[in-house]
Amino acid sequence: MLSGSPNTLVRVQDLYKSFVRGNEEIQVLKKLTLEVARGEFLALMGPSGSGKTTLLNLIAGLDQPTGGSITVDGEVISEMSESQLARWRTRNVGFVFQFYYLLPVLTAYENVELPLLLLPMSKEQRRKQVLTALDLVGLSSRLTHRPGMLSGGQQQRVGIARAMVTDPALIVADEPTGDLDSKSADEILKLMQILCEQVNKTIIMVTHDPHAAEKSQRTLHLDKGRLVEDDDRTRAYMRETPPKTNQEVFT
Ligand SMILES: Nc1ncnc2c1ncn2[C@@H]1O[C@H](COP(=O)(O)OP(=O)(O)OP(=O)(O)O)[C@@H](O)[C@H]1O
Repeated sequence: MLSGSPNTLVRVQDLYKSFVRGNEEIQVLKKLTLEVARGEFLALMGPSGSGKTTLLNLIAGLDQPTGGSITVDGEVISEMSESQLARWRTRNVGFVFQFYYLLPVLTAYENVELPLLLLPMSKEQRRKQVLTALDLVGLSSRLTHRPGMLSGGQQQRVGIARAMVTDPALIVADEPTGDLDSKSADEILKLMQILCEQVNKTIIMVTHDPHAAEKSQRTLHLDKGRLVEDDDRTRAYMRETPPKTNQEVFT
């Protein structure tokens, strides 16, 4: 049963997702229900093929469920058309990928600026947001560096700045430390903790790495498309976390 707490950012109710492959229908997610609080750092773990990326993509509005509903920040995204979803994603979700997906010919500044080019905004405001985002991830001194001139950890910082630059309430990260050495991975995880704790971002991270999951506030485990654990920490977190409001990072 869902609490309907005002502190909930993401509410997933009775979610089903299946794919058709040839003559076969594959049920990937089966009656999944969960909530994610505003400002929470949540890890999703589970064996390969258990449906983690499928769930992340649905919550981020990259795909539509077969059944059930998904509400993010009060908007029922599971009822949106593809074009509505695309518009919603641009403003409300930041994406962080395992292999960064930075454009090699652009500088760090230009890579971070890209999502803002899709939004109506003055050049001056755009500049302010790009500089703030790069400052938040500690890369103010690398504005003109291209990805090839940066370490893996620094490239992922640029990836996080790009995810942050539109000031989305929700950031989804699919194996964000999967390609990093343990020291760089720790720095990225620390940065994600800070984004949740200090600027109230909500991060959902898919990971295979228990060490990475440990750095989150809560871990949910998927197995064959079902949640196998919604532990006491979940209920305690929802009950005890005081309501938070959206915090504007860029003014
Ligand atoms: N577009 C698609 N078409 C058909 N089947 C798909 C599609 N996307 C995912 N699947 C299937 O759904 C199941 C779950 O995939 P998903 O990528 O969500 O798992 P995962 O837990 O993220 O796995 P991994 O840890 O290996 O990334 C798999 O059996 C996969 O083959």
